[in-house]
Amino acid sequence: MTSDDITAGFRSVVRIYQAVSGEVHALRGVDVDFPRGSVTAIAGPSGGGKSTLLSILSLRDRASAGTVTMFGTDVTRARGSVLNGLRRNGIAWVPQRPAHGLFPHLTAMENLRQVARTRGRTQGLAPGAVLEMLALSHRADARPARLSGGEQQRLAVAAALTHAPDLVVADEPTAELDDDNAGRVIAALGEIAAAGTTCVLSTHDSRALRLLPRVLHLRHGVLSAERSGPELHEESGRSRTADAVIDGAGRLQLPPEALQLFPGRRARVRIEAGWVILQAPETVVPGAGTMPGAGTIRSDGDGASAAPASDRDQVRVSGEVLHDRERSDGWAHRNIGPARPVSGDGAEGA
Ligand SMILES: Nc1ncnc2c1ncn2[C@@H]1O[C@H](COP(=O)(O)OP(=O)(O)OP(=O)(O)O)[C@@H](O)[C@H]1O
Repeated sequence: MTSDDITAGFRSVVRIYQAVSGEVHALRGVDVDFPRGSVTAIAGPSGGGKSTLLSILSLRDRASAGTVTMFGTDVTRARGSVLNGLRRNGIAWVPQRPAHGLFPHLTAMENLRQVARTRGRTQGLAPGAVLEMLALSHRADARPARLSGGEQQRLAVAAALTHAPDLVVADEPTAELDDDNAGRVIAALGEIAAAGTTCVLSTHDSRALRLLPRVLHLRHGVLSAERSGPELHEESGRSRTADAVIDGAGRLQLPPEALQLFPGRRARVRIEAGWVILQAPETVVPGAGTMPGAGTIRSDGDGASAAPASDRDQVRVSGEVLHDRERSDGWAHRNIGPARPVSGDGAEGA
């Protein structure tokens, strides 16, 4: 992938706020690329740093340290006038409270025309087409105050999509919407992304998370996991794949469901045949012999659980059998990682 293919890149990005109570480290070394024409959701708990990341990405805020590259140019210390120019022409921002991004004295259609004039572009979707796509044509002549909360939110998204900006950054754009309209917004983002616009949104919305192709999890200011494509749909099945993000310093933050397997917050790291295997240290339980420490999971082809396994433990990783062994104590260990269990007879588990 060349730098032309990357709309925005973060390298070791840190954001520290100075609060009355002291420093708040909202981003603690984020490394991420947003490829041109991709749609990315930023998920994670409240306070994890999503809005902070979006603010820096939309050039409304600056990193305290690290490097931000936008359209192939390092903008980390660029002058305000340069950032304003990039924002005005190429970056569309959808705020969490949609009314903040709309002109209250203009109708819905006039709002979009005003955005189109400011953006100075003619390619991509014209105002009428965007209103239709978001089921707002019948409200074209209404001012924002006359629109419902959901209509205002769709109008804010419509403004962002008008005439193909290079980058759309949206804070919770489906929060106020019913299922049909949330689906319309997601579909519209997909459509402009297919035409080359890069879209990044923060969301807690499970509907959006299910539908979007790439999801990054941000927790305590650190990107903890990344999921993409069909892996999203494995979540409801027995296995769940999460690509963890390794930051520039080599740190990896486990997704919450993996982290809970390590309550002692200690892991044994083994490197074997090109794979990194994490196990919690074994603990001795009186009367029960050796038991897996937290974080070791049995594999019996029937999903993962911390229960005794009677037969052999066989784990296939990307088509390779990594372990195939029996344990005399009836406990089997499975690697935490991108592993898929196979059943005892070697048939792959679903
Ligand atoms: N202007 C600020 N001054 C001081 N601290 C701030 C400021 N803005 C955000 N923070 C703190 O930075 C951390 C990250 O906040 P941020 O708003 O980015 O999280 P978030 O994931 O978007 O949360 P939410 O989902 O609730 O919107 C939080 O601890 C927050 O309290």
